[in-house]
Amino acid sequence: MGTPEMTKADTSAATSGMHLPQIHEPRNPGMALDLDVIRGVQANTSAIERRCATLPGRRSVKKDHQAAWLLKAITMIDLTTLAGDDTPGRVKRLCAKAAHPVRTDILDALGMGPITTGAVCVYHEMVETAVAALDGTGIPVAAVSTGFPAGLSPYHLRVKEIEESVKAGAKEIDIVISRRHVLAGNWQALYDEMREFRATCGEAHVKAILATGELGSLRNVARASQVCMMAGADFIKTSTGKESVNATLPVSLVMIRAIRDYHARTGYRVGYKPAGGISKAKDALVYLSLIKEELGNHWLSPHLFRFGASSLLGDIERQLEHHVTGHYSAGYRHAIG
Ligand SMILES: O=C[C@H](O)COP(=O)(O)O
Repeated sequence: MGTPEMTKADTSAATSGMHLPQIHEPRNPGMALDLDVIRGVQANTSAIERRCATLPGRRSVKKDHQAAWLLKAITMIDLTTLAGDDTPGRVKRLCAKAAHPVRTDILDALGMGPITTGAVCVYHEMVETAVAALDGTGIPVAAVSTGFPAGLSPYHLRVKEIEESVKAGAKEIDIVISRRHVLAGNWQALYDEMREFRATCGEAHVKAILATGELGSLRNVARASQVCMMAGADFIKTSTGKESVNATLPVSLVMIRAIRDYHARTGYRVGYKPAGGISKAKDALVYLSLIKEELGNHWLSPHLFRFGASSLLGDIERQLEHHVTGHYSAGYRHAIG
């Protein structure tokens, strides 16, 4: 399993904060839309692709260091179920898994205390069930919203949906943007929409899903990232998981660098959530190394980084079990997560 540039010092930095209370980052308040900045945004596709091609095959983290990074990755998963056949029973099982994502004997063997996932992510109809199931765990519920996944329901209903999910107890709202505003270069409309979504969320944190696979170019991804951050997004997120192309490394590099630029200009740290199709432990390690290299260790924390994933946890569990016992368990033993 290969990841670049993760040292022993990084591993201890990664694990040392695992049980500390959530760091309170000042929320990104947003700013006025600055069209000069948006027009100036470029993305050099071939340079981006070259950089990403070097990532997976480089230096590895091994053994205990790898296990520590995988445990860290678990704390940053938004454990997700977004299926038409979701039931309260499935959501309750998912919540139980979020509260106890790794078997105690494996944690004991690794010298770790209890950990949890970063959040549980569901459709609005399942928010109340998830909130009740997670009561007392400290794990927030994230609701996908605003006509997820296409974002094409009537505008007032999209705003209403946010209100309802917040009322039902969601602490995080994953909104989908109107892709057509990006494709038409209508940055003001994208900004206004995002601004209202953010205001409607109130205290709940808002993740802006760009649906990057439908934005046409990396430059559009970079521009949409900037507009959403200017409008006050707490996180920018790649995908719904329902597009034909979801999270990729090139898109991630573009969004991560947009976050870095925004931080340099405003002093505010915006979080990043790659989502859709991330199902292997080795891929998770590559994402973590990309964050570390481009944004620094500060971002390697659930308040600034999440994986949106429905099946990543299962593979991480298998890798941890192998690390501890020397054997791989069958995939069906990790049906949830
Ligand atoms: O936001 C989360 C995604 O919908 C999860 O996608 P996935 O099922 O491919 O892991």
